[in-house]
Amino acid sequence: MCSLQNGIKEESLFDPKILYDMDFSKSTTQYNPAVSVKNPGEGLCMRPLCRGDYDEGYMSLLSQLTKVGDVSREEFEARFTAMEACPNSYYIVVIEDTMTKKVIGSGTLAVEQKFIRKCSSRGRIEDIVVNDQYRGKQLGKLLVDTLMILSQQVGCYKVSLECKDNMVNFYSQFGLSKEEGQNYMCRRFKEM
Ligand SMILES: CC(=O)SCCNC(=O)CCNC(=O)[C@H](O)C(C)(C)COP(=O)(O)OP(=O)(O)OC[C@H]1O[C@@H](n2cnc3c(N)ncnc32)[C@H](O)[C@@H]1OP(=O)(O)O
Repeated sequence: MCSLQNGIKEESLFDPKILYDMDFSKSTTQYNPAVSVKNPGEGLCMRPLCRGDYDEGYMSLLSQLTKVGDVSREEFEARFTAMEACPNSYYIVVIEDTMTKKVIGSGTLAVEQKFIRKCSSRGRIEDIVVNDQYRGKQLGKLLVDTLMILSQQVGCYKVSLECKDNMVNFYSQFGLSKEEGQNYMCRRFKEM
């Protein structure tokens, strides 16, 4: 059973009902065998990030995505609290191995509130990662698919992400595409 449902980890970053009440029938992604938010696969569960996930391998999972640095528990908790204080802004969805209780997959939907387009919101999908021992089981697909549906459900008028060229095909299956004439520009202030 999911440790969140077990009542072990009470504090989740956002209300789990948002995830579990989501209309997954909106998914247009092909799965074989079928998986879903409520059934991501044998021995796995999908849930919001919890405060206790610092101890459940969350940071080492993120280190399979990029440089994480030495983040103390206090720093993790302070960042978690800061995100919690911005309701409807951070949806970090994780996949837990219910046997080991370790977090083995994660993806983020960050929602930016705007004045333009009649005070609309836009979504950004970030930090998609699946533990290398669990890849190829449709979990990456399920994470992105879930965040795409969630972004629509929480009212985003559009959703975007940044990725390497070799990932463009992977993301195009979710209806994402490079728009003609648009550029992504970036300036880095420090090497982290
Ligand atoms: C917006 C962002 O976060 S971009 C950063 C993406 N994350 C990373 O690069 C971190 C390291 N990589 C990973 O964690 C994983 O490889 C993920 C998240 C990209 C994919 O996770 P998985 O659970 O293995 O994916 P899943 O099983 O759902 O799908 C596998 C499909 O993705 C494709 N794929 C996986 N990784 C890559 C890659 N690096 N480049 C191109 N295609 C890829 C596979 O070819 C496969 O395609 P198929 O379905 O046609 O056979």
